[in-house]
Amino acid sequence: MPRQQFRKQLLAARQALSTAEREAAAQQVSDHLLALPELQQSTTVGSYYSVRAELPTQTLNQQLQLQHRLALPVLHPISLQHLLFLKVHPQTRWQANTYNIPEPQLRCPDIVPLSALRVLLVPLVGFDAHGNRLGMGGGFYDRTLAAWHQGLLPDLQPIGLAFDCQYVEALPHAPWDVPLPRVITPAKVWDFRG
Ligand SMILES: Nc1nc2c(c(=O)[nH]1)N(C=O)[C@@H](CNc1ccc(C(=O)N[C@@H](CCC(=O)O)C(=O)O)cc1)CN2
Ligand SMILES: Nc1ncnc2c1ncn2[C@@H]1O[C@H](COP(=O)(O)OP(=O)(O)OP(=O)(O)O)[C@@H](O)[C@H]1O
Repeated sequence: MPRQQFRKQLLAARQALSTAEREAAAQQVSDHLLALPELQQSTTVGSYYSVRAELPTQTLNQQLQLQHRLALPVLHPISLQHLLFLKVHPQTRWQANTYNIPEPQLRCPDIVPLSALRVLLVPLVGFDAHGNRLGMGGGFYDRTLAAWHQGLLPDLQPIGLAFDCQYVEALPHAPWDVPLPRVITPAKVWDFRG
């Protein structure tokens, strides 16, 4: 089955969840995440601002902002299809990007380099038994994770967040796809590291 077909099917699966199911899933995923050793001391976490039928991150992000340091993605204004991560603080001003996703207003002092992030929470549409990831199709996270994949960001821990219905046994993958080392769903913490 081609990527686009998987994307359509997996997007439909999560859209079929009720608000209550979504909220319960978010709570379970958040509990798994906050119990990881990486989160036991104050650290810098890159997350995403959930929209539409994505695994909700609002409550989790509030907690991360209070107990850790929270950074969220901003579409790079010059380097197309790349992301910047910006620190979120009480004075953060918000604006909607071209996909209608809220993002912190771009202020240079708020930029957090990827090398300063310990954990990066990655949104996804689907994942498979090898950690292969299907996203929204912009290639944003493949580009973001390329340097990590090459071993240039040894301190960064990417972690996908998903509903259980986003799992499929095998996804088609392209040369630029960066498989995730871990994915957290309500049912379990998937660890794909050898
Ligand atoms: N919450 C969240 N933030 C994120 C992502 C994400 O998946 N979720 N991204 C992950 O990469 C980046 C944004 N990438 C995105 C790429 C496509 C679409 C999207 O809705 N595409 C529509 C077509 C829109 C259009 O082309 O104008 C679609 O596929 O139907 C959304 C976000 C950065 N921020
Ligand atoms: N590291 C890269 N270098 C160059 N091009 C890339 C890279 N990663 C992805 N691309 C391009 O981005 C496009 C979208 O990739 P893909 O369909 O894998 O996105 P995705 O992982 O589903 O989306 P996202 O990461 O934004 O959630 C591809 O057509 C590919 O050409």
